[in-house]
Parts: sequence; C-alpha cells; structure tokens
Amino acid sequence: MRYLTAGESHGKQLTTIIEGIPSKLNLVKEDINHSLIRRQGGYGRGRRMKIEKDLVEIMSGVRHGYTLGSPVSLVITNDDFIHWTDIMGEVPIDESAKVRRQITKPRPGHADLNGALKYDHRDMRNVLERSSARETAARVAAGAVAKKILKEVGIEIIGYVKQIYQVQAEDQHHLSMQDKIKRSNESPVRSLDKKQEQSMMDAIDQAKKDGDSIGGVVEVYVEGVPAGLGSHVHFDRKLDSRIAGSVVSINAFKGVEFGIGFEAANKRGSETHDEIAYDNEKGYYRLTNRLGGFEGGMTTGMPIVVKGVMKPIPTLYKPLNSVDIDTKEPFQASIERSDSCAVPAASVVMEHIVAWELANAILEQFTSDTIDQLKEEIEKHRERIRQF
Ligand SMILES: Cc1cc2nc3c(=O)[nH]c(=O)nc-3n(C[C@H](O)[C@H](O)[C@H](O)COP(=O)(O)O)c2cc1C
Ligand SMILES: C=C(O[C@@H]1CC(C(=O)O)=C[C@@H](OP(=O)(O)O)[C@H]1O)C(=O)O
Repeated sequence: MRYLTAGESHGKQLTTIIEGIPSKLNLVKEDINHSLIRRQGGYGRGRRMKIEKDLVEIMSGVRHGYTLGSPVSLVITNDDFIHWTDIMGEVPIDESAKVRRQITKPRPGHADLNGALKYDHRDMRNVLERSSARETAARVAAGAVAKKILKEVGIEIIGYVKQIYQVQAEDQHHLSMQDKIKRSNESPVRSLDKKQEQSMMDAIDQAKKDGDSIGGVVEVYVEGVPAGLGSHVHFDRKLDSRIAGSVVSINAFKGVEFGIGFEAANKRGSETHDEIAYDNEKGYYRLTNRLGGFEGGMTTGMPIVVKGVMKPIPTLYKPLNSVDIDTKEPFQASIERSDSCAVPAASVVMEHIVAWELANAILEQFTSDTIDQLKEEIEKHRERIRQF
C-alpha cells in the first residue's frame, strides 16, 4: 500500500490517494470523519481550528460502501480558502500585488528559510503553505483507512498524551484497551491520567499567556499484533525503523522511543530484556514488555508501545530574532494566530501514522487482494505461531 498527499494549508483542498487497499473492505466516510474530528480537537489549538470543519469526500475506489481494489482518493475541503482566494488562487496576479504580499520574514524553527533557500522562493508563503501541519489531516485520512484494515484482523490502536511541557502522566498500561480509547477521547488534553489533566491545561494556558508555546510526548499503544511482522533480514524491512522514520516525519516531532527507550542506557541487560514463556493456549509470550513489542525489527506479539516527542510550536506571539531576506535587517517575528500547544492533536496524528505502517507491513507480508483473503492468511499465521 502507498499514498500521496497534496494541498496547501490555505489552498482549496487536501487530497489523499491511496493505492493497494484490498477489495471488499467496508469503508464509509463516517469512518474517516471520526478520525478527522478527533485530530481537530484538543486543548491548546488556535483560531484556525474554529474555521475548519474537516469532513472527507470519498472521490473514487469505493462503491456501495466497499473498496474495489482500485486507488481510493479522498478530499478534505479547506473552509478557510474563501478568505484566501486572491492570495492562494492559481490565476496570475500583477507583479506589484505579488510583491506587496510577499512573506520575507522567516520564523525560527519552521521550514520558511530552508525551503526558500532550496526552492529559490523570495515569497516564503510558497514554503509555509505546504510545510504547515494542515497536511496531517490528509495523513490522518489515510491512517483511518489503515485502522479499518487493522480492525478487520483484530488489531486495535490508540494514541494519547504522556507529557505536556513538564507535566508527566503516569503509566496507565493496566487499563483495558476500551478504557484507554474512552479516556483519551474524553480528555481535553487526550491524557489517560485524569489527575494530571488540569495541570496540563494550566501549562498550556500559562504558555499562551506568556506568548510562548510548549511541546510534549505522545504515546501510541497497539494490541492484538501477531509476532513476526516486519523482518530482520534487511535494514529497510525492519518495522520498528519504518515506524520511527514515519513518526519523525510528523511536523515538529524530534525523537522516537520504543518501550523503555532511552532509559535502557541506565539499565542492565537483566533489567531490559523481556523473558520468554510458553502457554498451551496463547503460545509464546513475554513476562514483561520493556522493549515495547519489537526485537530484531519484528513484532514479538506483545503490545507495541511507541513514544514520540514534539518540540514547542515555532510560531510565537512572543517575538524571536530573525532576518528579513529582502532587507537583510534583523527583525522580531510576530504573528496573528497559531496554536500554543498541538500535542493533544498530534497524538491523533501519530496514532494514524503508526496504524498506516502496521497495515502496510501486514499487506506486504500476507496475500491480500481481498479483505477475506487477508483475514484467512492472518488467522493461519496466528495458528502456526501458536503451535510452533
Ligand atoms: C497538529 C500540529 C499542529 C501544528 N500547529 C502549528 C502552528 O499552529 N504553528 C506553527 O508554527 N507550527 C505548528 N506545527 C508545527 C510545524 O508544522 C513544524 O514545526 C514545521 O512544519 C517545521 O517542521 P519541523 O518542526 O518538523 O522541523 C504543528 C504541528 C502539528 C503536528
Ligand atoms: C491548519 C492546521 O494547523 C495549522 C498548522 C500550522 C503549521 O504551521 O504547522 C499553522 C496553523 O495554521 P494557520 O496558518 O492557519 O495559522 C495551524 O492552524 C490543521 O492542523 O489543520
């Protein structure tokens, strides 16, 4: 399976084209809209999210509620575009108007300057419109389709917030999957730890009041994954590395951890590795899950636990020093609107990005022209490893 996205933040629409989905997967737009609505929410977002009402239109590849096996194309309209038709329209405008509207002041921490240098854009709007995390709506749409495939084969996935700025949530791995999903969806900051919810919101309020921004840590938890997805035989087939690359591709994500992650540096082998046990009913299993469900680039059959760290949003109300690319004079960047913290929203993005990588690995590994074929193959695989 593969997908492409297209679209600018204030352009007409976002487009996602997915190729390689098995036929006969039940898919209706409500499945995708549910994910899009979740991504839009979360405490700390700016005014833009009040303008947009992300709803998808399925443009091809689905008939009477089922996929055909042909490419599925999805469209999300940008409601804000009507306010930006002259700035973002495709028709040429006169040179003086163009120059007047040029953005020449790069924001530290955003793609503005590097993109301008690389693509030779004197108007940095040509960079920031595409580098905006608006694009993550298109990726969540693809991930929502991936989640449907995972569900068909008994895999459930949820993303939630582990930390906002210096406020850390306690581990809630003991909760059932259904409770994790429920709590994450009910919480304004998408945290499973109710005790820390208010402190997280306070941290966001304080950052906003100070004209500043904050980041945090997101965790994605996956249950029902069979052992043996991915491969040890070649570097680019290691599933943990594919997930890691994909997580860091999310705007503002700067690091990834599986299980205890960086904490392993402080531990001995005996405190790190997950001892192996066997049970007639469930087959091989681990006494702990410190490594977060991966060994040798393959799933162990234990839940996947992966974290991503998001840096603070780069656009600040409090000015940062930068240089105007026309005048070469220093200036202090200041803006009209931005999110102060997008970690809760990003937890939904990361969930869908991990879902995509897992579904993709499954479709690569098992015969899957139709969804029934895939289900049969996975069941055979589960049975084989149970009896191994
Ligand atoms: C859901 C989400 C919302 C974001 N909102 C903003 C925002 O309002 N303002 C901003 O400057 N950056 C925002 N970002 C982060 C920037 O898009 C990101 O920092 C930028 O593209 C540069 O890429 P890099 O940080 O990965 O290097 C957001 C990121 C995510 C995931
Ligand atoms: C539009 C979304 O997020 C945007 C991501 C973003 C950025 O620079 O990444 C900047 C802001 O956009 P604007 O230019 O309208 O102020 C956010 O609102 C979205 O998530 O749908």
